[in-house]
Amino acid sequence: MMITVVGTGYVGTTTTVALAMLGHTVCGVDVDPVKVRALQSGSLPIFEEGLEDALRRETAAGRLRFTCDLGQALPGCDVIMLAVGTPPDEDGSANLRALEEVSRQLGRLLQPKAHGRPPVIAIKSTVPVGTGERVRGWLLQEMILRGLHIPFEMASNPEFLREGRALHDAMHPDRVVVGADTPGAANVMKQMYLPLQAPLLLTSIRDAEMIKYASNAFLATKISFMNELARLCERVGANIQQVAQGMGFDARINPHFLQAGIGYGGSCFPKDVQALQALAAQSGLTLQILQAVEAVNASQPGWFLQKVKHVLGSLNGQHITVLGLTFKPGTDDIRESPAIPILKHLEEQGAQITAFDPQGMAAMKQRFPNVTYASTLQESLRDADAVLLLTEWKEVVEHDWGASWSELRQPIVFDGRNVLDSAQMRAWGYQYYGVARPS
Ligand SMILES: NC(=O)C1=CN([C@@H]2O[C@H](COP(=O)(O)OP(=O)(O)OC[C@H]3O[C@@H](n4cnc5c(N)ncnc54)[C@H](O)[C@@H]3O)[C@@H](O)[C@H]2O)C=CC1
Ligand SMILES: O=C(O)[C@H]1O[C@H](OP(=O)(O)OP(=O)(O)OC[C@H]2O[C@@H](n3ccc(=O)[nH]c3=O)[C@H](O)[C@@H]2O)[C@H](O)[C@@H](O)[C@@H]1O
Repeated sequence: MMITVVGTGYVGTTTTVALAMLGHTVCGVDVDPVKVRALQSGSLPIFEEGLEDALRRETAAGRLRFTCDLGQALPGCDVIMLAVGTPPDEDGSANLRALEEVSRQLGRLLQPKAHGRPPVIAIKSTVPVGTGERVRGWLLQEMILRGLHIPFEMASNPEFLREGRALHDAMHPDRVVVGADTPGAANVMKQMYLPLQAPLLLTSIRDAEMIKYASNAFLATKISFMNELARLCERVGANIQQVAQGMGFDARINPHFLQAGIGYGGSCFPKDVQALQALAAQSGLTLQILQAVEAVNASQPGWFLQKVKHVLGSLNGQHITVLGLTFKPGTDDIRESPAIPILKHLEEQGAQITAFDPQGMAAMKQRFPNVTYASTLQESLRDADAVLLLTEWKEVVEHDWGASWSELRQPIVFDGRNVLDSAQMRAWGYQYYGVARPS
């Protein structure tokens, strides 16, 4: 099949590569010429394990190309995937400006196909229920201005990949969701994903749009539930990890997304939890559970910091080492990272901060220029009064903590992700504090 993907950010780039790996001929289109030039020359503007190699392989095999020129990417296309950003507006609702711009452009640029089925326009971006119809409307308005009606069909095809595992998730999805209002569009999308051999759910466009928000909101709910429970566990002397393990054996609960910590971050959970609430508000509803999910998440970094202050007293002048800046390991993305409010608070309290992160330091330096960024983890530990572990990078978890003890001025570690071996850390002489992990 011939496929065009509009928007080559995190999702768009992964989608182009994955579809090329399935044997399709794919063109990625973006308005950002710097991004497009990088992709054309085989380099990724983001850090994502394995994706760059696959990008080069598929480009060399002739299945993948990139352009800024949407008009040039359209002739003969079977599917046009829209993967532009849908960032939050001030009221939390999804901002659809980029999607509207692309839709109107398509309305101006689409040409009748010489043969074969009309193209399917599939929305991959995360969008509120009803957006499929709005996209169709924008396209039709532009066509009417041209005095033409060029046939096309609409579909919704939300994406469920995780950053840090993007290509793996795109190639091995738990499920593919396709919302389509015509059997023809459903069939084209089904054929496109056939080589994946993944479970496929066919729904209406509205259902598919809701499934995406519902999934992210539910995962965020699991995390906030565990974070709130961790606060209680800490008060009553229970271990949240044991509790999570005991809960997770129940197949109805499952063991995933039960890790308490410093709160969820990233470009999606915070924005999607807000966008679903904004959608509800437009329908006159309040989603009380999601309000609580958001509130717990917003206060989790502060709850963690209270523990730090309880042990260290005033932070003024204390040398604090922060390990991990990205919102999760395996990415260079710091969007909505819980490290941001934590660094902000430490700075406000007058702490001297040294940070280390394998991928996130360049981006964080833009926001926190007064933090010292160490070139190695070992260097970051030197003379620290305390260490705050904020992202569970492999480098941090597997660090030789036994040998580093003497580097620190005070061997105090606050493990915001519960990833270090608490008994071993204590045996090595550390004062170790996890999240609801009593000794
Ligand atoms: N980042 C993630 O892990 C996931 C994101 N999503 C959703 O996918 C969508 C895209 O997310 P990301 O890839 O993270 O966004 P992003 O911000 O990384 O990329 C969006 C891209 O669209 C391009 N763009 C904007 N206007 C354009 C136009 N008129 N024509 C062509 N290109 C244009 C931008 O230049 C940018 O490269 C969002 O709705 C997001 O919620 C869904 C699943 C996972
Ligand atoms: O719509 C999206 O963009 C994506 O959002 C999330 O993916 P992502 O944000 O990349 O990363 P996750 O692995 O879900 O982690 C999100 C945040 O939750 C935190 N988390 C995760 C799991 C957990 O048990 N505890 C916890 O605090 C992570 O540290 C991280 O800050 C979803 O997992 C994807 O399915 C979805 O496609």
